[in-house]
Amino acid sequence: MTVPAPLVELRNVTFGYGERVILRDLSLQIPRGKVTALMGASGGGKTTVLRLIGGQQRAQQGQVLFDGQDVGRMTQNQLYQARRRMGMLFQFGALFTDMSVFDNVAFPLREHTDLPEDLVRDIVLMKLNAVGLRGARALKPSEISGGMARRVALARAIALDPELIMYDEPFAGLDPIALGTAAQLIRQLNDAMGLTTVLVSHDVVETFQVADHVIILGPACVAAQGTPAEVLASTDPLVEQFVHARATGPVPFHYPGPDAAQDFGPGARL
Ligand SMILES: Nc1ncnc2c1ncn2[C@@H]1O[C@H](COP(=O)(O)OP(=O)(O)OP(=O)(O)O)[C@@H](O)[C@H]1O
Repeated sequence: MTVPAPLVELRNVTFGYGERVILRDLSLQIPRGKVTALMGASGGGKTTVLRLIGGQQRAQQGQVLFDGQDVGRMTQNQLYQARRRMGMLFQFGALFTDMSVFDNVAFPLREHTDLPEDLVRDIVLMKLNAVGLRGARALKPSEISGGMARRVALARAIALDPELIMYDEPFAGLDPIALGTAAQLIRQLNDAMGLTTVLVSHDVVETFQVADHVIILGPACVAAQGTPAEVLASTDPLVEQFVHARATGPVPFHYPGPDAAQDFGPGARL
């Protein structure tokens, strides 16, 4: 049996903001139809990877392939077409506060398609149904809980039936029950809609429960990857520190900067 080509592939990608290299010679694959968790220490470049896939940033070296096409070499028009095939849900997935739940989910459909309103209605209600909020259509974001708002944002992210969906910290700020619900929902939507999912998250327990494949980013490169069980069994010190949430280990506490002696020593200047 042949394995289908990955939907997303990074090949030897190097990327930095200015002089500061964030990703060095990074290669990874996002398999089709699966939930891939992208994890690792804060500031390690996970959001940057999502931005490279979405074409908001371009790699300085290497290739970022989406369905075989190099995102970094796409024209504006090709990028626009590719982005229509991607759903993105960034931290807290801000809803439009002056619009109802219904109108929030309808927004991308009205913005990007010429579908008649009765079809928009059917699609919106289908998506809201998928996240369990068909009954909340008339409410405003201020009238729903944080967990519900996250689910509305999810319904909006899948409104245009993307092939790839990328979540950046979708569980941030949720209580344990809402967190568990959101995690299960991500899994269910992936399977029911035949999606490919990339999930950036720090919540090891929930994420390991729903992911097929886990990639742990180390300093500028992949520290470990495999099934959740394989990654849990890793003896790599950085992976162990991350997976078991230890305060001490190879992950540095300090953002890179001048030596302490330089800042605090005799003759230190601001
Ligand atoms: N627009 C930017 N300009 C300059 N530096 C940036 C920019 N965006 C991110 N960075 C830096 O790049 C590094 C990687 O950031 P990124 O947001 O990709 O990390 P992350 O792994 O997603 O972190 P977190 O888990 O904390 O969200 C960080 O050190 C950050 O300070």
